Amino acid sequence: MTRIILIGYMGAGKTTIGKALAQELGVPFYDLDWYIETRMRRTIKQIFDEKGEEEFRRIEHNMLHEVAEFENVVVSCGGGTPCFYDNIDYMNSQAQVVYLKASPEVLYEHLQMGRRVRPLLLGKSPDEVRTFIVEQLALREPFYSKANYTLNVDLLDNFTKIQTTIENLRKILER
Ligand SMILES: Nc1ncnc2c1ncn2[C@@H]1O[C@H](COP(=O)(O)OP(=O)(O)O)[C@@H](O)[C@H]1O
Ligand SMILES: O=C(O)C1=C[C@@H](OP(=O)(O)O)[C@@H](O)[C@H](O)C1
Ligand SMILES: [Mg+2]
Repeated sequence: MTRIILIGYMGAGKTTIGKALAQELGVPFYDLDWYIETRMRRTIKQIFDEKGEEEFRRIEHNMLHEVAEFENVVVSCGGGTPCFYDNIDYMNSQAQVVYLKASPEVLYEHLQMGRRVRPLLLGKSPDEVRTFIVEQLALREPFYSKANYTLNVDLLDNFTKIQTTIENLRKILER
């Protein structure tokens, strides 16, 4: 059975790398945010706006339990998933959990690239976003570092290298 869960800060590449890895392994891919959006028929932003972050975390916790029970999957989480409830311990008990580790600078760059709305960053100036990333990453690092595996993605920062990321991931998972 292949059950791999990718964690890491917003912009680390969980969704992008997860999708490519699943394709490479020939197993279904689940992005936890997309799964929540489909099940709730609401975007993540709508859930934050209508129900607040606390309720989002409760929904996220419940949906994590749904997707983490599928066999032969790659799952990418949201950046906050490991940091609430006992989610990180649960993930470690269910799957091979990989922390995609990136520096604040690379995270900031990636966050400029996608068009995805991230409610936690809305309404902040570029400088405020940079400071927020540094401060929140420090608070979250203790959770992320509990992952079974860590892969530094700072040096793999362009699309031609997504394949290299996948190869490195496969290597550490085979260990
Ligand atoms: N290794 C990488 N190389 C190049 N671009 C990347 C890489 N990882 C992520 N990106 C880009 O950064 C943006 C955010 O990535 P995403 O997969 O949405 O991150 P996450 O799901 O961790 O928040 C996307 O536009 C993606 O194309
Ligand atoms: O870091 C966070 O708390 C969040 C990260 C997002 O996912 P990505 O990490 O895929 O952006 C999404 O779950 C939500 O906006 C909250
Ligand atoms: Mg994502």
